[in-house]
Amino acid sequence: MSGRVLGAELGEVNLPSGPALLVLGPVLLAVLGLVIYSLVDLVRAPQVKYLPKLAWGLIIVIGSAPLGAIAYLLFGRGHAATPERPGPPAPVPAPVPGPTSALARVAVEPALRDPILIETAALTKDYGGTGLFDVGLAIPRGCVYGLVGPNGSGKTTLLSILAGTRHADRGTVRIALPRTAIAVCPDVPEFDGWLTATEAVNLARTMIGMPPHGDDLAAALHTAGLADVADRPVGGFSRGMTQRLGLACALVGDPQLLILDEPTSALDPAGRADMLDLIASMRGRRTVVLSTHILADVQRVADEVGVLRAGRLLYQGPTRTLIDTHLQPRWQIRIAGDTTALRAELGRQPWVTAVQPVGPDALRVEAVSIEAGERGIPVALAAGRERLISCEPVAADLEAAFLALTTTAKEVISGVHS
Ligand SMILES: Nc1ncnc2c1ncn2[C@@H]1O[C@H](COP(=O)(O)OP(=O)(O)OP(=O)(O)O)[C@@H](O)[C@H]1O
Repeated sequence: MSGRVLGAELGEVNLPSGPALLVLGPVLLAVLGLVIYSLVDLVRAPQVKYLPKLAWGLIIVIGSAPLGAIAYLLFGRGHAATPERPGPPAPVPAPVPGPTSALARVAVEPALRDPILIETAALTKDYGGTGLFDVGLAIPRGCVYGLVGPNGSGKTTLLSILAGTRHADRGTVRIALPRTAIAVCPDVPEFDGWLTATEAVNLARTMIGMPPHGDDLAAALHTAGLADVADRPVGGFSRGMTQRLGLACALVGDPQLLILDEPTSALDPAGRADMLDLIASMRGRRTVVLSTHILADVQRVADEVGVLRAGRLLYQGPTRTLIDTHLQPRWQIRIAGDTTALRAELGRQPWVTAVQPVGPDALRVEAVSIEAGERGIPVALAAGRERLISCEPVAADLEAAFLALTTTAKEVISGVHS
């Protein structure tokens, strides 16, 4: 068949050309698409309605396009109604890390019976060489936990991450409490000066979603030692009073976890003692995590301690264990009578590094090691036939233990919660 003849035949069936083709082209394409779509759907459908699949196929293909396809889509498509058996429950999707997955994820959850309230793993905040590095905390529920360390060791950074006010770069934080049960008090809280103390605490109360003017408002002010100045504008408060006001604000919601950054830093000695008594009284009822550089405070109130140096956790565990671990080889010996002969005897011993009187009937003896002292002292007493009244090891205080730890430790030393 020549090209001319083909052209003549096409002309005879009057196929559209020119502008008409431009209009009809998309329509033809749409019809073709509908037919193809219907056929694909028919093939993939597990079941169709009213007719067998083959019959629907013929209708789609042979039925005057696109009516066959439309008829299938309207009537044949879809499963025949068959009773369904209930399947197994849909699995609960695992939580998908959000866009901050590179950052530490702070999970605050109500696992109320978990004995460890706060747990962190590999917590890191790198400001560029300083900050916090690979910190793994384990804070038991109901304890008073003291976070200590030299200036710049990362205490505030760590507390801020626990409080949720700062993001870590890496690591995880798990707090087994609802977020609403956590209260935070910065070292120097700031208030609008025109508010009275009552108004400031009331504001804190409403900010955590509690109705204003509850009974606990006056109680919180009283507990913080501010009952007498409840109606005074806080602009005139001293730093110590402002710190107490911060505590009152933190207490209004009756939190189960109280995070306190340097809670005694602005208080005078009497105020400090009050604050420490208050913190100690919370033991068992709530968990208190406090940071401080006053080691005597920690020794006084904290059952557990975490020691930071240059962003790394050198020790965590019972305060007592830390002190006992750094027990110095030193004893105080009391005898009946004069100590001169015993002092001379001890002074001759190669294991004794120092011996000095501490009163008319007592000596303080330092040895090269605990074992050397424990073996040598009874021998020296026996040699002089002394009548022993008492012989007690002189415990290190937290300050001595802290200094020993922070100047010598290279690795993390854990107490019971490693
Ligand atoms: N926003 C910041 N940007 C850069 N470096 C910071 C930032 N915050 C803290 N640092 C640095 O990180 C280190 C830890 O600071 P952080 O305030 O956590 O320590 P700290 O133990 O609370 O100190 P201090 O006892 O003096 O309050 C310090 O070297 C500090 O300079």
